[in-house]
Amino acid sequence: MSEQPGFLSAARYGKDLVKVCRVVREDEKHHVVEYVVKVMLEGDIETSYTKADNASVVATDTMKNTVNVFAKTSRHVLDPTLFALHLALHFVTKYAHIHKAFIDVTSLRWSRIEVNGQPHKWSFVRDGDEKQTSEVAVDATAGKDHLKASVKAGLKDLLVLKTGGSAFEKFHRDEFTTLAEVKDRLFSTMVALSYTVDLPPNVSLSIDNLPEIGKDIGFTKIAQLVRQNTLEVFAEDESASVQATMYNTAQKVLSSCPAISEISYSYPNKHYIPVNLSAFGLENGLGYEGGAEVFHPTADPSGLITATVSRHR
Ligand SMILES: O=c1[nH]c(=O)c2[nH]c(=O)[nH]c2[nH]1
Repeated sequence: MSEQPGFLSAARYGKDLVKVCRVVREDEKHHVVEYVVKVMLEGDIETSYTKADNASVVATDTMKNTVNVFAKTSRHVLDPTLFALHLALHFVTKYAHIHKAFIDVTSLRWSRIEVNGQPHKWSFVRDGDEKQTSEVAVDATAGKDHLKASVKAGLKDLLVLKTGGSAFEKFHRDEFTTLAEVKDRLFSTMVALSYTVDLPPNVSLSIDNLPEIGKDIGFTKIAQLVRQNTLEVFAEDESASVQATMYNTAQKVLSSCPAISEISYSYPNKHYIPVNLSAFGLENGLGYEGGAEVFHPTADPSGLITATVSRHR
């Protein structure tokens, strides 16, 4: 064969969009999770690309089956981050030639329906598009006894709006600027955030130690706290800009969650434009003071503000 012009410089493969729902029945009280799982593997798999040799290929169908089997057998199935960690540890320990596993779990929202003020034992409602996200990477390149993991959790598609406590003033102006300063505007965004969780340094990473790791970290508790902090700062902050509110939010999370070493936010600025009603003799707060009551919600373009805030070492 003639010399090829290129070489394989990266290779990773897996199964995406593995959808699975698990019910755990605790007598009459049921728990349910619905996940969308992505499995990606790296390792000694070059020849499957370069020599058409499938011997090293753990079929993506096998990965899908593994997710389903683990949904049944894993004691961590109700915690999406621990479940992801369990799967990642499985793939790198089960297969000698697989050195890295990347598991993403997106968790769909099923909240208990309240009946007479009480959460129902087995009935749930999809109360919003919000999803929890977990992204776990396990690296076994230093050996199967020296596993390293990176664990990120977060949420996305959480839609929020505030109708007071948001200004945007004193921004840079030049010949391209038309935007007026405003003391009072609507602020709406679709929250996406992702934070890095430091695993306990004194517990070695293994499937057997997952219960201890889970107990030590409390992923569910952290997820609730991050969500609550994010909503509270959004509500309470006297916002000078999306940027400033985002930064304040991240600082609040870092101070309330010691296990988080870094947090990233993405806030699209979903603009609501005050409608000019002057043709109808109606005033609608178009000036600096704001106070508009009728807005046009614009789909596009939207601002997009992102930031990562990392804990001082
Ligand atoms: O909070 C904001 N940040 C910006 O960077 C920006 N740019 C803009 O046009 N409006 C806003 N609002």
